[in-house]
Amino acid sequence: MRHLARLILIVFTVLRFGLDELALSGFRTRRVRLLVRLITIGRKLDMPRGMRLRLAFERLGPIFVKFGQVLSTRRDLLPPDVADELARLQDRVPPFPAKEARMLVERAFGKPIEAIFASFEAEPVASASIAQVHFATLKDGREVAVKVLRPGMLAVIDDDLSLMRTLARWVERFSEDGRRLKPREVVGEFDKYLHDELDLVREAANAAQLRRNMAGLNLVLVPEMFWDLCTSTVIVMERMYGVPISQTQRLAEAGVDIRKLARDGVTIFFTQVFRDGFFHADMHPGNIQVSIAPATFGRYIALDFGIVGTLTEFDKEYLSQNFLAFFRRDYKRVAELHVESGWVPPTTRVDELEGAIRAVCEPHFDRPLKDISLGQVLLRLFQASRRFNVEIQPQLVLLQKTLLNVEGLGRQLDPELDLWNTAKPFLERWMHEQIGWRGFMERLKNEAPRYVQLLPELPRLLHQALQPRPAAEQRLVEALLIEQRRTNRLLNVLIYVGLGFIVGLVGTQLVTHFLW
Ligand SMILES: Nc1ncnc2c1ncn2[C@@H]1O[C@H](COP(=O)(O)OP(=O)(O)OP(=O)(O)O)[C@@H](O)[C@H]1O
Repeated sequence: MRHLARLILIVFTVLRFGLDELALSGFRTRRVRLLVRLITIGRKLDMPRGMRLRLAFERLGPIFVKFGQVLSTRRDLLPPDVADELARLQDRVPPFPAKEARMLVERAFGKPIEAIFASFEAEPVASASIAQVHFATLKDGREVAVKVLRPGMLAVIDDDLSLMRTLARWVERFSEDGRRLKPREVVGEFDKYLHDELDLVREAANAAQLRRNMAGLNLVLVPEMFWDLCTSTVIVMERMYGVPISQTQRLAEAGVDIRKLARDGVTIFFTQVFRDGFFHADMHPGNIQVSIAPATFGRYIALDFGIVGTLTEFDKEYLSQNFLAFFRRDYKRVAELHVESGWVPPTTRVDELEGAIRAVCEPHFDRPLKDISLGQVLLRLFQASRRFNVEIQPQLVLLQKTLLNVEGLGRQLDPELDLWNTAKPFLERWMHEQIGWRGFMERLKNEAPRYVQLLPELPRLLHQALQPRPAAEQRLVEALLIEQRRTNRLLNVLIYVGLGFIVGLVGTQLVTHFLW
């Protein structure tokens, strides 16, 4: 019944906000179309479609709000006006009571809160749909931030997800337009994303990895996780002190070099992408602060590690080669790369793909190189590739979205930021390291432990190779030999019979010739 009531509410909201027109305009079933007309008599749809979708998601609650936020990143699927509107979704929700937060912490650690913390602030710093954050002090005096998962989330999420799957199936079955949006694939991705976010240990582990990766760069601070106090529902980390990046005025007054800050942001991002293949993918301004403490003055502070992207060597190579070819306006190379990497079917005509890529990329060169948005270029490449049956990899979509965020942030800090010149050395260095002597040595170094392991085993492996074959294999070989001998015998008989026949024939001919 609960399920049914929620489903009715969802369908009602979809119709009230006119979303049936957005995704279901291609309804094939006349009866359904008629029913929708009847139910929606008298509704006014004077707001733009994107705004209607955003309001509907807000009405349906936090899980749908999150869904809208994730959907807004799929600019390769959505029209720009809808994606822009969805990106405005805020998932600030009223906090759950401090008493409940304390209880959840006590349940997670199995002891009273006083046994863990010297103090625990009742008022949360922030409260979002998945979790809320409280400041606290440990017994040894260290200041910490405690992130607590909102109670009962798993049940709500699983219910809403199963309804979303049902809706997605309906959309796919009844609407041609809707099918193009790949609703089931999108809900599937969202399901994975939400379940990842619900496990706070994953977030803590992401933070620890990023902290290690960024340690030598001296440009960004990542809070240390207190592993003894990290569970899947509560994590405790070092409390950071910084000024939100959006408060540029305050930062400038404190003496921070804003233009350097903009360049550093790009450097950090490209290091994460092209050196580590592991990047913070939730770079909205709320998650970024800047330190003004003397020891770490001007460094970024990264928060919230629920979403990270990972790239394989293959992805990195694809990206850097494509970017470099793009900036040389070598569209043929871009097209060839797509075919070589197996991204488009091997039967694709390179010249056709080249033409499509040229059409989407060339307009970007209308402006100075420094103003070109790499995020936009990547998006256009995805859009061009889609027409050639390319399935865009989710990690690349995540990267493209983060790239847009980083560029947006950089330009906000410094409208003159030359993104290409900041990014180019990274791509070139990466290519050089991959292709050159250093790349070879690096790969050899990576493989060396495996060789070291294999070498002592070599005599045994050789001996094994020279040993008589195991019984089963031996039997198979014998059976094959018997079969071969049988075939040989048969062949022999056939040859003899054939020869006999020929000899007989020739003999008969000779006898006939001489006797007659
Ligand atoms: N280690 C920390 N030190 C200081 N403040 C923190 C720390 N972690 C989180 N905060 C504060 O709590 C806020 C929310 O944290 P976080 O983004 O991790 O939570 P969230 O529930 O994932 O929120 P959202 O989904 O909106 O990003 C941050 O914007 C910051 O103000």
